[in-house]
Amino acid sequence: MHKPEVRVKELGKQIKNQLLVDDISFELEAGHVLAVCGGNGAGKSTLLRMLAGILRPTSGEIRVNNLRWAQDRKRYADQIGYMPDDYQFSQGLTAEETLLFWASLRKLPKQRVQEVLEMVGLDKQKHKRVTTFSKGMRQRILFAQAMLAKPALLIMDEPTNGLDPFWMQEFVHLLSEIKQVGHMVVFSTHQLEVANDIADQVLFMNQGRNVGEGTTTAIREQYGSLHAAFHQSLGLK
Ligand SMILES: Nc1ncnc2c1ncn2[C@@H]1O[C@H](COP(=O)(O)OP(=O)(O)OP(=O)(O)O)[C@@H](O)[C@H]1O
Repeated sequence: MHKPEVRVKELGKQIKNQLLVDDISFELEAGHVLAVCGGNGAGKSTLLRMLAGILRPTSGEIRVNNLRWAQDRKRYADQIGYMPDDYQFSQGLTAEETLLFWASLRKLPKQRVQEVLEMVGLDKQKHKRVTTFSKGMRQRILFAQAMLAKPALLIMDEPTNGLDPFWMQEFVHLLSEIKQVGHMVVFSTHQLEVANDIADQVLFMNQGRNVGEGTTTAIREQYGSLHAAFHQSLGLK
């Protein structure tokens, strides 16, 4: 058993008197993928934004490779790649210019932009404006952006929204390569089949809480499928 590199303990986020995330704990080892599954408003994005260090928890603790955001923001942030569920791209910038801008913020070499453009299959469209891109192409740019710095922990909010079947397959393939070199991944999804294809572990959320968790292998053995387990966790037949 490897040592867990991500440790989330009793994490909570309260805004006014609403608990958006309530007492979430999990651990993740190097090279493992966690899918956070749940319906609309379950608290998935809030959890992911806290992991990414862009939203401050009101309780609990997050450690990534033993670094805590509150203690060492710069080193914590250097380990994270974050793909938001939506993004307002700058008008007028091409795909390449957009990625060059993000790379410059992290002081990364230009060559890395070319590598990630090829990784997401947008090399030929790199001179097109991102605002003219389809939803799936914008998702691929956001994925490329998150991978720019080869982060120890890749956090993705609904990464497969808008991907066509070909890119869905490619995405599964890319994530398996990312895993093999020891990166960790936490992603949210409504689509349990995506979790089934990619994840080693799942966390089911409802109303901010953990309503079920485990390795995908153990869940499939116990319930037959992730769908059956998820329905049961919500108290549905
Ligand atoms: N800044 C905020 N202030 C108050 N309530 C918020 C805020 N952000 C989110 N919420 C509420 O917190 C709950 C969880 O939202 P969140 O976006 O984390 O859910 P989600 O699981 O990602 O949903 P979806 O799948 O629809 O994106 C929702 O009820 C939402 O309305």
